[in-house]
Amino acid sequence: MIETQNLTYQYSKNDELLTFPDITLKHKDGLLILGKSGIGKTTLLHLFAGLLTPTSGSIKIDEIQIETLSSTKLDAFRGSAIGLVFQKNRALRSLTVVENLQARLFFNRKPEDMKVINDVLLQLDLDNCKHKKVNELSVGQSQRLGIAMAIVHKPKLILADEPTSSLDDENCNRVMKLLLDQAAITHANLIVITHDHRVMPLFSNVLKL
Ligand SMILES: Nc1ncnc2c1ncn2[C@@H]1O[C@H](COP(=O)(O)OP(=O)(O)OP(=O)(O)O)[C@@H](O)[C@H]1O
Repeated sequence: MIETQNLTYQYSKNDELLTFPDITLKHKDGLLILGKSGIGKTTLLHLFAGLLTPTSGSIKIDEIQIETLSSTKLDAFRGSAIGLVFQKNRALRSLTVVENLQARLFFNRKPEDMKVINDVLLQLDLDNCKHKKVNELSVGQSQRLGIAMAIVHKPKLILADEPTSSLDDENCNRVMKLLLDQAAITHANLIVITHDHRVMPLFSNVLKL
């Protein structure tokens, strides 16, 4: 269960106060957040991820008020409960695909279980390139690695920031299907922010900021 109340954020005193509507998501619910450029979509995603602390208001994820956690506890919570998908993956270029997934589990303080890693590689069609370095991957493989890195530790909440905006229709559908499938497999909530209207029909729950 995810719940926000009276959430606001201000980058600094002279900046506009960004205000967000209250959001409630039940277990496994998905949410698509749309809105024009500059309205605060990425800010909201970063608040959910605990990368920013609200100026006021609260965010509850599975009964934990994340804005009350110390930075050490917040790091641990983020490492275990949150998966972030960016437009471009944040993989370490000097490592292979499989080494990146091992590193992700290590940094998220999860056991480096090769069965878990191999299952994710198979689900995302990356098993045939698992020993390739990141800079040897195709664009599609690289995108799938970004998703693999976000879900390998089985987070309760997957957050995706503009995962499709630079993709053609075929790859847009493919990436969204992978995200929705992975959320279903791991029983996670999936929150996608975008200004890509092609994604709208895939979500029953749409919030326009
Ligand atoms: N680090 C920052 N310091 C100050 N202001 C910021 C910072 N990051 C974003 N902002 C401002 O906060 C507002 C919301 O930005 P945000 O990136 O959340 O919007 P967005 O809806 O994701 O936009 P886009 O669709 O263009 O990515 C904008 O006015 C932006 O200029």
